[in-house]
Amino acid sequence: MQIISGKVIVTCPGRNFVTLKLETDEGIYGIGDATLNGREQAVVAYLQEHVIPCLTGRDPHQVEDTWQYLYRGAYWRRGPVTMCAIAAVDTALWDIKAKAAGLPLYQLLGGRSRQAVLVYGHANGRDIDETAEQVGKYIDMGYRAIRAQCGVPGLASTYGVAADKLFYEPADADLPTENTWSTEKYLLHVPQLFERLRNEFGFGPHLLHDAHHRLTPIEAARLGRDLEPYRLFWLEDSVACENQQSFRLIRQHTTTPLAVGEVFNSIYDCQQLIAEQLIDYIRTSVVHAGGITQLRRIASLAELYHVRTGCHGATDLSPVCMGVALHFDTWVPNFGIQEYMRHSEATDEVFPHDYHFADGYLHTGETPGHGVDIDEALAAKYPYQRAFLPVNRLEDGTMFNW
Ligand SMILES: O=C(O)C(=O)C[C@H](O)[C@H](O)CO
Ligand SMILES: [Mg+2]
Repeated sequence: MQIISGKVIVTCPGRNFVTLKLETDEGIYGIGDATLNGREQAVVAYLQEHVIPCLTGRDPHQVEDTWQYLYRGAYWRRGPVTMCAIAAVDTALWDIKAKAAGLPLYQLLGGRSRQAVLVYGHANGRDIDETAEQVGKYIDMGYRAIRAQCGVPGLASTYGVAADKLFYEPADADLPTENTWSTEKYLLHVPQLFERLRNEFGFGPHLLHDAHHRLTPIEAARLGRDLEPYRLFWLEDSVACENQQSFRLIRQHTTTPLAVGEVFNSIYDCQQLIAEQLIDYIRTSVVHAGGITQLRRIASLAELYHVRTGCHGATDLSPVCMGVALHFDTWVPNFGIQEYMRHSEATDEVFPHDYHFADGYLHTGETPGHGVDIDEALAAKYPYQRAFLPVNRLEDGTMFNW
């Protein structure tokens, strides 16, 4: 079998998605997600100019060799743009291989390790009352694990609090929206939210929280400690982790489980955190971390150190990425949880898929390949619209992390 063509499809059914489609001389095709939120066109150019021309004539079954060819062959290794492009190729090749074998992808990875994939949904509200109401709705929908984010008194807006409760979409403007942030106000408020949630809903549902890279190590340590009575499933991205030694300090002070990794794109970003057992969950995703080929290496490294997976699954990761993640989750021995932010109806129509939600779990389909397709005619009806993630400033105007 040979790859005969590759095309990049950009579509915006409410938000932008970049999809790679690779076709073979035997009529089988594979698709992969290449969406990098707010920087989509950089990956499009990388694929069109620097990747697709090298793929024509290659054997699609040589997934590992192609991964190494693109990773080592660029000379300039790693980085989100490169690794999203490699991920898209890798995903499309795994799709082709599984379709050619007539098997759902998880069978090629090693087969089923569990019946279904535990997921967490996103409850949020402008204040504690509204957030508690939303958590109740998620419990009613069958969720067993819920991330709770809440507006902070004195701040006009904050990460994770949406106008539309079910479909949160932060990349919302033609130029970056500016938000204002105060760590002091946030740190006082969050423990009150989780006290209320535990009082109202007990300790049955798993509760999670995302600090979205905004704390210093000692602030993160304090928050972790303040949240200990409420037994969180995890505290995510407490610090921006370019300096991974930060996690040593947090770890010394709290037993709240720590999750990190949605912005990582290489196994080397994870290495120290895993090998020093500084985290409990690794959140690298198929699309941002170089595809299944690298993600499973990360998971295998993590397994040695009792670190479990918790793949990123926000709406900017397309249904293609979600479908592949579910095959990975169905197989991976050290599975923890999968993030599941619902895509809009329009997005689900552009990307027909065979996974479904029931009783707090996502269920992987049995279609050969990864089970997600793209309706190109429908995709063409939604042209690209530039959209940026917000930026954040402190109350005195200092530029900060969003
Ligand atoms: O889903 C999460 O945990 C996020 O932090 C979502 C990110 O803000 C989003 O994917 C950025 O594009
Ligand atoms: Mg996050």
